Amino acid sequence: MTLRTREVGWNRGGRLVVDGVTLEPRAGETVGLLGPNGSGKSSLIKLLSGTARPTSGAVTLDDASLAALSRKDAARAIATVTQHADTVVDITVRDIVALGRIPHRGTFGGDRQADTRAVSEALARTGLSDKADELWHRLSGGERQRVHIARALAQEPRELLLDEPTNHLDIRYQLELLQLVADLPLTTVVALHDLNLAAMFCDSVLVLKEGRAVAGGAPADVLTPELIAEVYEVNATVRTNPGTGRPEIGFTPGRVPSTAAR
Ligand SMILES: Nc1ncnc2c1ncn2[C@@H]1O[C@H](COP(=O)(O)OP(=O)(O)OP(=O)(O)O)[C@@H](O)[C@H]1O
Repeated sequence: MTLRTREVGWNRGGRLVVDGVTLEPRAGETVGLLGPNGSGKSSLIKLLSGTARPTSGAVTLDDASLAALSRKDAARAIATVTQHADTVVDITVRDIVALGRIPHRGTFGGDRQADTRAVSEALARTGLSDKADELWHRLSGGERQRVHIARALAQEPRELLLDEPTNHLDIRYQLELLQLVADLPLTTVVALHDLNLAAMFCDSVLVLKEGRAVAGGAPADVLTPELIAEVYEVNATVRTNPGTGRPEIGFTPGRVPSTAAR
């Protein structure tokens, strides 16, 4: 059992930006959320994280409505890294990562040793142990992105929601970060623009178009040239990468109108 949506919809500013989406990840799997700009990926992540309430359908955690959980209980189970996460200046990396421990604090503080251990582990997993005492505003964009991931890991959640976590990362860190995410024993939903990264690291993908789920399943089954043409209106070729056994997508210039527009 895990975090799920059933026929979930969100009317945002008078428009249905998420329209009847069902997402049922298996425990521990990494699900890629794909789709063009404005297709509803971030909106669906907001619904899954509980920061927004659906106007129809349900978001559930272990079959109970997410809306019925306290903020603290939800925060113990679900960690989110959003696209525009930013933080005040003059604070160290370690202090930011320690913010992930807040949901674990009780009225009389919490387990200090567990906090220290969780923060150290999160820093090590994201390759930031050497940067722990540096100031946030001195970090590069990519390092900041990793600090946000470390904060989410320090939270020790069961469910991890990531909105474009590879933004600002160079190719080495893109690969390392998604490998790290794929190896975590957490159920992860990750919004991605890069179809090759999704194909390489996700157990399954859900493709959104105009708020609706148009395809879902294993990357090799879903990421076909036809689907990519239909959803992104581009020419793609797909082959199997001999090294990974995963689909590898190439593109040729020129736009393909979707069948809906033809
Ligand atoms: N604050 C808002 N109020 C009303 N509508 C919004 C708001 N933010 C986004 N939208 C609309 O919701 C729709 C879905 O946006 P969303 O950000 O979820 O898509 P996305 O797939 O994450 O896009 P991108 O890939 O560009 O990040 C878009 O049409 C967008 O214009």
